[in-house]
Amino acid sequence: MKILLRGGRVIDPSQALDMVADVLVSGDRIAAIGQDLETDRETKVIDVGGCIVAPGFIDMHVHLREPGYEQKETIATGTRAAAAGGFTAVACMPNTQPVADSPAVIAYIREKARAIGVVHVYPIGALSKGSQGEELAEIRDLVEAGAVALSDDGNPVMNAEVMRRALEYTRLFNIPVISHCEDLNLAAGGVMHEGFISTILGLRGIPAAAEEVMVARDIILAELTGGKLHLAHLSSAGSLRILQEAKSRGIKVTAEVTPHHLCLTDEAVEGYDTNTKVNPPLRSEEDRQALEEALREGLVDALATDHAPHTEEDKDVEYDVAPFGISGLETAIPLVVTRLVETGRLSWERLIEAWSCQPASILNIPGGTLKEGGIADITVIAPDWEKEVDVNTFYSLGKNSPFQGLKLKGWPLVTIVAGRLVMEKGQVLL
Ligand SMILES: NC(=O)N[C@@H](CC(=O)O)C(=O)O
Ligand SMILES: [Zn+2]
Repeated sequence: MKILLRGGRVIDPSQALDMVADVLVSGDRIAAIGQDLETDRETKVIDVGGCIVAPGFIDMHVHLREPGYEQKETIATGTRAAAAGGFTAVACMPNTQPVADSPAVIAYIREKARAIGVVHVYPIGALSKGSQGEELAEIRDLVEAGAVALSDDGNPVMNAEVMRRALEYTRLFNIPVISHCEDLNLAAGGVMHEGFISTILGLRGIPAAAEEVMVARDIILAELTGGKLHLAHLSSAGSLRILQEAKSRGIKVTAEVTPHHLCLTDEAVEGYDTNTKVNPPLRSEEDRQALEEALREGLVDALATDHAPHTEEDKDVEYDVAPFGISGLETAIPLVVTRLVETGRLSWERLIEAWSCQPASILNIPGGTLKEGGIADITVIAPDWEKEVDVNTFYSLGKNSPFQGLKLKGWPLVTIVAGRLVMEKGQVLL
C-alpha cells in the first residue's frame, strides 16, 4: 500500500523543513519527500493543497480509562478519538482500576492497544503502589513491561522522600517522572481557581500556590537527584517563573501545557458548567497569557490534552461533587490553531515542535520526524476547514467538553499511523 500526500506545506522542525512538497508513504515508512513525486496505480493519492503536513502529533497525557472505567472510555474509543483528533500516538496515564502499577496491567494495555487500537499507545506506569504515594512501585518490572515514564497523575506525590527516590531510581532507566503538582493541603478540597470569581460564585478555591510549591519542591529534588522531571499540565504564571529559573541553571526539567488552560480562564466557570471543572483549575487571564508566552518561547516544551473523559451521569451533578476533567482529544488541535496560530501568536513550526518533536524526545519514543526511511506517522491539518464542535460526533465516550457549539478552524484532515490511513476528513476508517 502506498499513499501520496500531494502538494501540502510540509513542516518538520526535526529537519528544519518548511516547503510545499509531496510526501510518499510506502508500507509503514516515509519513502520520499519532494516535488512532483511519481505514483503508480496502487498509490492512493490525497490532495492536501493548502494543508499543513506534519510529523504525527503525539499526545503525551491521555486518560484511556481502561481497565476499570470502560463506561468513561476504552482503548478502542480513546484511540479512535485520538485518530479523529489528528494524533498518531498517545501516552496513557496509570489511574485506571486496577492502577497500572504492575507489569500485568502495562502488558494488558499494550496488548489491547496492539489488537484493537488505531494509534500507537505508550503506557505510563504508576510511580507508587496503587498511586497511594507511600511505597514505590516495582519500577524495573514496569519499565521492562514497556512503561515509558512513571507518574501518579490524578494524585500528587505528597511524600517528598518518595518523590526523591522515584527521581533517583528512574535515572537507571533514563525515563522521566511526570509530576502532577498539587499540594493537597493547600488545595483543601477546592473545586476551581481561588480568586475573585470563586468568591463571587461561592465555590471553594484552589490557590495557584498549591501547584507552585510542588513545582518548586520537585525541581529541588530533580536537582538533588539528577533525575528527569516532567511537569504535567502547568496552569500558573508562578510555576513558570520557577521553571524559568530552573532551566536557566541547567536542571533537567520539561513541562507541558493544555489547550484548555491556553484558551479558557476561571470566567468560564460562571455558568457552573461542570465541564469547566478540571484539575488544575482554569486560572486567571494573567496566568493564561503567561502560559501562552511560555509555550511560544519554548520555556514550556510540549502541548498535551490531559484528555479526561467522564460520563454524562458523572458530570450531571452539582459543581462541588463533579469529577475533574475535560474530554480533549477531538478539539485540541483546532482550538490551538484557531486561538493561537491563526491569530499569529504561535507559529506552525512551534506548534508542531511542541506536539510532535518534543513529546517524542521527552518520552524517548519513536516519531516526531518525517525523515525518509522513518515510520510513517503523519498528521495533516486543514487551516481553512471551519466547523462547530459537536460532542455528539465525538468518537470518545467522554462528551464532557466546555467547547460545545464553538466554531473553530484548523481541523485535522488526515491521520496516518505506521503507513495506515486511519482518519480522513474527520472519519476514522478502522
Ligand atoms: N485532569 C483532570 O481534571 N482529571 C484527570 C486527572 C489528572 O490529570 O489530574 C482524570 O483522570 O480525570
Ligand atoms: Zn493530573
